[in-house]
Amino acid sequence: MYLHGTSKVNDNGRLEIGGCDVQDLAAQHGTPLYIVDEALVRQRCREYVDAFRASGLQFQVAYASKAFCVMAMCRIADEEGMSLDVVSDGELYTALQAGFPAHRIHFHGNNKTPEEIEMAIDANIGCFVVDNFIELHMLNAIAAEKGAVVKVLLRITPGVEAHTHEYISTGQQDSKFGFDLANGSAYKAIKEASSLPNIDLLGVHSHIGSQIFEVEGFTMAVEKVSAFAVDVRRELDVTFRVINLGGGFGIRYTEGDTPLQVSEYVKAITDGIKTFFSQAGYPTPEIWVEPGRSIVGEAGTTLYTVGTSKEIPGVRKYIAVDGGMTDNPRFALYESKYEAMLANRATEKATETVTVAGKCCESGDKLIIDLELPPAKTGDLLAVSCTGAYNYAMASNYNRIRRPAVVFVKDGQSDVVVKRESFGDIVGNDIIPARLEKEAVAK
Ligand SMILES: Cc1ncc(COP(=O)(O)O)c(C=O)c1O
Ligand SMILES: N[C@@H](CCCC[NH3+])C(=O)O
Repeated sequence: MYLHGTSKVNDNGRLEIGGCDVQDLAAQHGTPLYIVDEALVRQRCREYVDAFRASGLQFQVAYASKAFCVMAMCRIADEEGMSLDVVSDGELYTALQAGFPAHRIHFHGNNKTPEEIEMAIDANIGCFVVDNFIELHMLNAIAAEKGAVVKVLLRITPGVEAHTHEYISTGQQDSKFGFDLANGSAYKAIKEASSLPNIDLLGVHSHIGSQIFEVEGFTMAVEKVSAFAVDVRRELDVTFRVINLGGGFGIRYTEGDTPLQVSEYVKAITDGIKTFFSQAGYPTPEIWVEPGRSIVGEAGTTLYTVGTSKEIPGVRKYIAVDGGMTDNPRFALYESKYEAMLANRATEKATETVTVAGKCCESGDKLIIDLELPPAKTGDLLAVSCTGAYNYAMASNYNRIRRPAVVFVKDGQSDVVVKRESFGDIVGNDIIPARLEKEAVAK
């Protein structure tokens, strides 16, 4: 397993993260356990902020909180000078509860409810990323009722779509998100938005995909969005003050993944913008990005206890851990690949090939296929790396399994930032209607 950030094998032959021996973490907090290397999260935030500072452009780096949205993470994002992208009232609530400055919150989503819009206007958030015409008019109407003028970016689909490692440039993009550039819907949206009295149109937003390893998709998006900015200025006399190029910067889950340095992505974007806008004689807009996975993904490790195993001669050997698709649904959803190690016997040689299964009542509940490990015994600790993004965030209570705790580790200290769910949490919202109680009594 590749050791990211502060992860290392210590003198006791065990995995250590943030100066904490994972065996101690397991004893203290139980398993499964999400462990977040706080120093690595902060390092990634700084890499973005520093790279933008070096560009000399005005910027905001908004952490896409969908990747991992808990109050402690919002605090760190704030401390590191990030803005925050939220996509629901729940993420907004989390950020506000954490004391995240509302003026640096950007609200996304293709189906914001009137209640969500009201909540965000009342909180005085920094920007709405408007997805469609219905939302645009609803937002204007609600803002008018409240006597507010709201800052807006329009999400456009630039016709650049990242499919894992390649880019397809299409005229018409099949996406549930945003105003299409090619069919004129983005142009119409700019025209309408700039005529609405309670909308302050800052510019546009584009997001081309996720887990992207090259700069080409971003530079293509920069070109398309910039050319659109010039057209709109010439024809509608609307000047973009902000261009948001979304997230999608890739990380190294396994050997085959070849992400670039954060600074390389940022440089490609900012160089593209600088060149284009100076040549066009257009005041260079502020550039925003929204990294999620690349801020937290590599900083997360999930620690499990090995339970049972099953060998099917000539087929495969399964080892089962005390979690699974409930804490990490990404294999079940996308057949995502992960690396792992026996964390309490980290120096022992791998002699077996096993498939790591979870404990859910679902055949597809697997975490890793064909993992090379030393012979794993009941009670061993298995660490799966790169689980910081879209793991806790997408966890479920399937089979009424309680979500694990999350700890931040740093300089030998571990702090629980989310408690392990209790049985009380599991039945907390259940109600037995009085009718059923009576029936039970009558029997
Ligand atoms: C609009 C938007 N912004 C930002 C992100 C964050 O993407 P990533 O986690 O790949 O950086 C996403 C998710 O793909 C997104 O849809
Ligand atoms: N949930 C996805 C990423 C979604 C990106 C959000 N727009 C994943 O786990 O890889």
